[in-house]
Amino acid sequence: MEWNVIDGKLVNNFKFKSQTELAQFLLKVANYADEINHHPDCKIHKAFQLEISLYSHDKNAITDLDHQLAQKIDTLIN
Ligand SMILES: C[C@H](O)[C@H](O)[C@H]1CNC2=NC(N)=NC(=O)C2=N1
Repeated sequence: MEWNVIDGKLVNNFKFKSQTELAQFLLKVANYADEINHHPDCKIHKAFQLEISLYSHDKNAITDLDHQLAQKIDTLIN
């Protein structure tokens, strides 16, 4: 899946085989987000799907940091 700009946020939807697998991925994302102190908005829906939205709250815009976080998240999926 690709990242898309929707309502001023970088958005991607990740699908998993179980909610446990989803949660394991989310924990990796959260660990990295805490490391860099830049955090995604996340929504678990339809049981096994994780929608991640990235934008910089302080700037109310998509910044380089959001693009970097998106790239990192893509590496964590495998
Ligand atoms: C208080 C704390 O440092 C801020 O809220 C940080 C944390 N994580 C953040 N994450 C994002 N995506 N945008 C921010 O502006 C931001 N600010």
